[in-house]
Amino acid sequence: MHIAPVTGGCSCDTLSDATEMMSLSDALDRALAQVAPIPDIHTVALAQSYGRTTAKAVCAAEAMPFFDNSAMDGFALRCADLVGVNRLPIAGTVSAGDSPRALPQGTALRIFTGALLPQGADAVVMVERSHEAQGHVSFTTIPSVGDNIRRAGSDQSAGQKLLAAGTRIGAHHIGLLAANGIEHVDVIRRPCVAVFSTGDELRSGQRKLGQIPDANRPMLLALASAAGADVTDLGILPDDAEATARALKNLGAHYDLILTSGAVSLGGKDHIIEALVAAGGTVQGWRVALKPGKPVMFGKLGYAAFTGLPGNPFAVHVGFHMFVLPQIARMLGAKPAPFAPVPAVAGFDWSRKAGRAEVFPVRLAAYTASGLPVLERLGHSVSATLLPLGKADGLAIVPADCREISTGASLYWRPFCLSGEQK
Ligand SMILES: Nc1nc2c(c(=O)[nH]1)N[C@H]1C(S)=C(S)[C@@H](COP(=O)(O)OP(=O)(O)OC[C@H]3O[C@@H](n4cnc5c(N)ncnc54)[C@H](O)[C@@H]3O)O[C@H]1N2
Ligand code: MOO
Repeated sequence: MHIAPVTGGCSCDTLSDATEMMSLSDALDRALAQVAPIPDIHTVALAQSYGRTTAKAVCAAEAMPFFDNSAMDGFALRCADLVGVNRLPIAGTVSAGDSPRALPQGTALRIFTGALLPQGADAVVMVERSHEAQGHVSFTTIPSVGDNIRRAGSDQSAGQKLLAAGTRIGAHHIGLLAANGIEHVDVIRRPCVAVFSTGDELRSGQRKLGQIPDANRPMLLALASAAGADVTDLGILPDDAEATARALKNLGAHYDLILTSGAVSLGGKDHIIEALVAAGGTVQGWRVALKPGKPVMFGKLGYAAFTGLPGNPFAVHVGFHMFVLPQIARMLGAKPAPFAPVPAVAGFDWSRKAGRAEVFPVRLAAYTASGLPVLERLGHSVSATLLPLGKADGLAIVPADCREISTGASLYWRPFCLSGEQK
């Protein structure tokens, strides 16, 4: 097998210590080098655009508001008609959606919020500042020209950029485009992501002692789908290099990214690299100074990027957030967001072995007086269990050289709310 040399490392023949592992930033560069922005653009109905990514900037066709309208329920009038009087006859009512006649000289029109301002009116007095009796309205305020009027074009002009290219469309974006009368959006084709698990021990239904359910595949399918990918479940492959190579053979032409978990470490049955190479693929990087997730591998299979995540479920979860989320973002034309961008402080004491950066589940326990999140560390650095994640609000990270964390130390984390909807 051929493995491309890794920055700051050596070949795969001697693998025993941290000097053979990629740094986190090298690993991210390797991961991103395997993918490219997808050039295909689809036009979708706005209602179907949630979670898609804009292919181009979306601009407003018209200025907004579309027309002068009332910001309040009240009375539309001409200020000049109130000189020396504070009472006007009511000439009618204008509701939202009406096309009103012009305001007759020396009168007021009852008007509701959002209604088109009648021609000739130059102010609206709120109903709370008025008194209505016998077909007339008197006012407890002296209005000025422009009061309670939302002028045409005061929110935005025609041509205003509403969304930048590369925006992941959220519910608020859909509302903004709908308000502008936009019914279709050009979006990037979803990256086609295939997911399979490896391992003879993985069984659904009845299990013998020694066998376990497949946790990684459902988790990866959900993570990739939430990240905006079109996912395909390729099932479980056996711990057999030839069978795996046969299964991989033509996959590269059908997917943008292939994700696997397991069989990427050093055990006798860890055959993913061998199978990938036998299927015509290449390995572009292997092993990163990260805990958990050390044996992660980045490669290519035909057109597709191939990311081999380790088997331990928490390592899969971390590897996805560290490397796969940025890969998917890049394919969608978005700038990959930093892994842990939010400052926080530790609400715990912890001594650890230096050498690998470490990611761990955290719970938001409190806030400091200055408003920083105080994080509680969950679990005991065991990558085989997802249990601590069940209570977690996000993932925190410490650098490779960190040996000691004391309560109050500064920390960076990624709340889970950042993972699904990205800007
Ligand atoms: N001698 C060494 N042994 C190991 C090393 C090492 O550097 N030297 N690294 C350890 C680390 S770190 C990890 S992580 C694991 C990763 O190994 P693999 O990627 O080869 O994964 P497997 O051996 O196939 O599985 C590991 C573990 O995870 C369970 N698993 C696998 N797939 C699933 C799944 N879909 N759902 C649930 N659980 C799964 C599997 O049963 C194993 O228990 O290697 C260490 N060993
Ligand atoms: O680092 Mo391994 O990836 O779980 O412990």
